[in-house]
Amino acid sequence: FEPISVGIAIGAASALTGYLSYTDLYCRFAECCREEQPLNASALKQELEEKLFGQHLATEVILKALTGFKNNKNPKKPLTLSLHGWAGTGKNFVSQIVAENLHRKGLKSNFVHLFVSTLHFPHEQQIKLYQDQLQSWIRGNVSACASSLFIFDEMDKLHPGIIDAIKPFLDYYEQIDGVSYRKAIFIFLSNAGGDLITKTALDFWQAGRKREDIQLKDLEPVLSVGVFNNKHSGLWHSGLIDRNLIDYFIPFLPLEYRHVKMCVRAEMKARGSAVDEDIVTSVADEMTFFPKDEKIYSDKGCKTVQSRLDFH
Ligand SMILES: Nc1ncnc2c1ncn2[C@@H]1O[C@H](COP(=O)(O)OP(=O)(O)OP(=O)(O)O)[C@@H](O)[C@H]1O
Repeated sequence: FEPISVGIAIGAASALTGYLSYTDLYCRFAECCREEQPLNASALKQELEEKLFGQHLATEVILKALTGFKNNKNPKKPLTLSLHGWAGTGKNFVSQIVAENLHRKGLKSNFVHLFVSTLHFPHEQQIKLYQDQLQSWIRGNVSACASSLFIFDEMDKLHPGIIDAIKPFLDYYEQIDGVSYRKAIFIFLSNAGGDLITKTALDFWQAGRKREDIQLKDLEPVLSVGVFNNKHSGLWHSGLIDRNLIDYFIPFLPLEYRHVKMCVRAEMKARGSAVDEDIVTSVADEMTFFPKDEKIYSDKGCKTVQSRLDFH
């Protein structure tokens, strides 16, 4: 052994471990962007299965999409998910779960960005300004953290021109002005297509078939065409669909009476109270259901459950 090189090796190793543990320590307190951090797929699966009620398709597709994407060291484009369904069926709720599983601080993370159409892009006359702002915001954030997550809520209220502004970022480019967008994730939420999803669910119900038997192939084609042709989908003729830039259309089924009850129970548990079945039933009974004759699906999904529970 040559004492000098051994010394250098030890010095280098200890400097490296010192550096690593310092980084680990630092990231434990401050938030770090860890691009290569693998997704804990079993934790995500468990969370979705436990917390998301009545959405077997969304659970399956989201898991598949995220694990596939995060396991791919060299994705060719960013992951784009388009979540569709009736109000209060869990689209925002799922986005929050996904955000928490990607970045520890979830929606509060510096690497997770939520845009709400009516809040962030309210004026049609300002589209040019919004386009510029959005482009530079996305560019800046992806430069800072390649695995940034962007969530666009109320896509059906978004002017199609705005989505055009981010189209280049969603495409198969290796880099744009020195920035690679390939590790970013974009989630779009909208009510567009909710009527088509409900119709399919109702057809199954009327045919005496189980809700859980509805498969993606029963819905995905209807949805992509329906959303494409819907002027108010936010994706209308935006080029995202015909250029195949949306990786997954994810349907959220309308929620039934039993799911509303599950939401009430979950909310009671979250508040630390014991589950009282009488209250569960009376909250669920207060909700309104459609269609007029069958009364199967909750008008507002689980949306007003929390506020209704306050009255009991
Ligand atoms: N499928 C579900 N499973 C469990 N909880 C749900 C589900 N759907 C809704 N909830 C509950 O209802 C609340 C409201 O739902 P959420 O905001 O996710 O609806 P949404 O689909 O995004 O509706 P909108 O289209 O009106 O924005 C959630 O915070 C959650 O507590």
